[in-house]
Amino acid sequence: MDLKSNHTSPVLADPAPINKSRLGIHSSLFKYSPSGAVFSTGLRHLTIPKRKPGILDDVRSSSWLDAMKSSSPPHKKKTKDFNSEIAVDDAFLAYRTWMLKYPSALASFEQITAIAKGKRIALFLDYDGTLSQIVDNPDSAFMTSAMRTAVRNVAKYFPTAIISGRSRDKGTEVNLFQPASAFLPMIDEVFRSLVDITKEIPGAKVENNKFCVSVHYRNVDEKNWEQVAQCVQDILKDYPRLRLTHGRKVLEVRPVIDWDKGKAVEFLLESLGLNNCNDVLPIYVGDDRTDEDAFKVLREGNLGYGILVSSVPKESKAYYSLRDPTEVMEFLKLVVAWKQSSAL
Ligand SMILES: O=P(O)(O)OC[C@H]1O[C@H](O[C@H]2O[C@H](CO)[C@@H](O)[C@H](O)[C@H]2O)[C@H](O)[C@@H](O)[C@@H]1O
Repeated sequence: MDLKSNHTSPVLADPAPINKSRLGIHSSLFKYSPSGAVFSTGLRHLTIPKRKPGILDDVRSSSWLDAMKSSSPPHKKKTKDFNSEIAVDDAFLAYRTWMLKYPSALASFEQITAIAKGKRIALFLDYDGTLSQIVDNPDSAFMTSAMRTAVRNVAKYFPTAIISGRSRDKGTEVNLFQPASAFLPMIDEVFRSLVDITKEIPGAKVENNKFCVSVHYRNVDEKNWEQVAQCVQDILKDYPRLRLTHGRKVLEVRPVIDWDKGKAVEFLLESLGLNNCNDVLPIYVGDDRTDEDAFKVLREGNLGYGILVSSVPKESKAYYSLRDPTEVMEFLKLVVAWKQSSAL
């Protein structure tokens, strides 16, 4: 099912493109010759040394575990006793206080549209945790049909792109800027090695996102998180041209290249002829650490606004907040309604 849009709605990834069939997003073809992109050719032949995972000292003494523990809000628990009710009240207050710094994009909608008046909004949307709820199995992270309709509608009125770390189905006809294509064999090799060395860790799941390997520990008992981290660290030691990033209960191994979601936004704005225009207002909605690069580009370039999707207080380069994908959908609907009413 394709989204029909009057605008070009390219799907770009971070750096891997997303799974088209999962999203049902229109894929627009466009060409781009990067001038400043860092490419690497002539990869040496790399083999994974067969060795046992090392001792855990590296991981324990690093900040890996801290980052892993703070990588995603805990699941909501039903509260019954008095103490937990107090804790819930505290959490509520903390969130309300945090919202003074990151006001709700719904409550601030009039302010946003006042700024957008006379401008063209360009929408950039993250996928997991933004358009789809976070779920235990990454293969089951679908948009609801209501969200799909909301995204389709918004793409009718505004240039709209989904920027995701997910990979895209093979065989899809698409012409994308792929700054990490030289890393494909290496990533594939690392994927296979990580599958192999994590296979004994119950709940660990390794996902091949083509340009990045995601090692999920959402379903791993916390007592085994060190083991997951150690596996990833062992692999990284052998691949100096790969680096680690943290996401929501996921460790991601990706190429060391000058490419992130901020660069993706810049690239898309330029490709769509929307850069250097005073009458364009880019809005980026995302929930994860990788989205911070995009928030930063918009904030520091004074270009537009980031909206952080979070149900817990988090430091961010975004300007506004939305609590969860349901609020994201409300926001998308409001933007469409505003556009329709201003066209009357
Ligand atoms: O850039 P995104 O679209 O936000 O993709 C980032 C990663 O999202 C997926 O993992 C996250 O969502 C899963 C499904 O809800 C969840 O189980 C997992 O814990 C989250 O980290 C995806 O599976 C990864 O490959 C993406 O890199």
